[in-house]
Amino acid sequence: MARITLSNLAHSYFPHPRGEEDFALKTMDHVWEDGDAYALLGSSGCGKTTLLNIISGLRRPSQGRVLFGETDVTDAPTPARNIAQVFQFPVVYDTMTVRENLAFPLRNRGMKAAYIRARVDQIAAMIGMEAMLDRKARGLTADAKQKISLGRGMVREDVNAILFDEPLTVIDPHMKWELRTQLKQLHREFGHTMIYVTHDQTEALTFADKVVVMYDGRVVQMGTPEELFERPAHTFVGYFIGSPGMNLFEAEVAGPLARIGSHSLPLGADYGRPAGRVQIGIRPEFVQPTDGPGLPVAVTRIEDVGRHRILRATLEGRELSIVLPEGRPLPGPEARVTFRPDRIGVFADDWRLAPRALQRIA
Ligand SMILES: Nc1ncnc2c1ncn2[C@@H]1O[C@H](COP(=O)(O)OP(=O)(O)OP(=O)(O)O)[C@@H](O)[C@H]1O
Repeated sequence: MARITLSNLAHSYFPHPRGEEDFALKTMDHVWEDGDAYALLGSSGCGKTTLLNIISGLRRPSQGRVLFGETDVTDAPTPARNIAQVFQFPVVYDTMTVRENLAFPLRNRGMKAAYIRARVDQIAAMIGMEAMLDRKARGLTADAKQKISLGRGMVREDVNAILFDEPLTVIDPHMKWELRTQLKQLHREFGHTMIYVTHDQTEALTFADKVVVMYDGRVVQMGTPEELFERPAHTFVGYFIGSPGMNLFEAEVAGPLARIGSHSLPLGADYGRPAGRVQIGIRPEFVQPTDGPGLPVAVTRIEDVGRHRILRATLEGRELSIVLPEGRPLPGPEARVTFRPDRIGVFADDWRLAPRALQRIA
């Protein structure tokens, strides 16, 4: 197992990139700690697969280095990196039985037959395929074949890291949750460094200790699910994480006050006079209807989602979501709301500002 360091790394698919916009990955420095489970999350085209392929050695970065522990592996081919990979679609040997497929990586490394048998039984139990071990892979459903791919990815105990690229895409929704739980269990047991690419926040938040959020070729935040929820470093994290995502409004900020259109509201701290495109962000959980003074909103829709209700409203013509806890009375169509001051984030050119010092938190 190994810590993975990306040093001054960037990648362009163009042979002669003319500027930043030609880079699928913008310059980055990141350390992925040994033994942690990471989810690499972001919308389509943000660079997740490019980054994963650079870590696995399928692609050479056009700039910078990749280190496994202290060893520079930038120019090492995939087989020399001692990693396991699971892709979006199954990669299995049709003419082999399920047992032979699962045993393949262990046989290749010359492990003893008794160890292989015991380890394959353990992995088969994990992916729920004990009853199928002697069947040929040919003729199995895509779902079953992908479970074999997952099992094969996890069968070796001595890998530097296990990389998953959207591995549950073809898996039945009921089984998804179970497999994710199993992966987490396996991580607890064996402590492999795992990197799991997904564009699904539920998958990312339930699987990972740390979520790495990518946007437009950059890692905009690496943090625990709680950190991403509580202190998004970038407006994309605020909007992408959470259901519904963070409410964002263009605002004028002066010291401890923000102004949205003709309305003024207190911030939890003094932000000075930030330059650039200034926005304030508040999660729907911290916007609440009030009978007292507050911001006037027009409620347009109410969605009952079980434990709470989501109110869709407009404030100064901009959309606003409100999460109304169970048991709280519904407001009328013309309501007033408050934003909890200590839960308001201030962003300049999309990056969160720290109070007073006005530093970027990256
Ligand atoms: N082989 C390639 N040649 C040229 N451009 C590429 C190549 N592969 C990816 N790109 C571009 O690089 C950018 C990042 O793509 P990448 O596949 O890494 O994103 P992603 O986040 O994994 O997206 P998805 O979730 O759709 O797979 C995109 O603009 C994409 O069009």
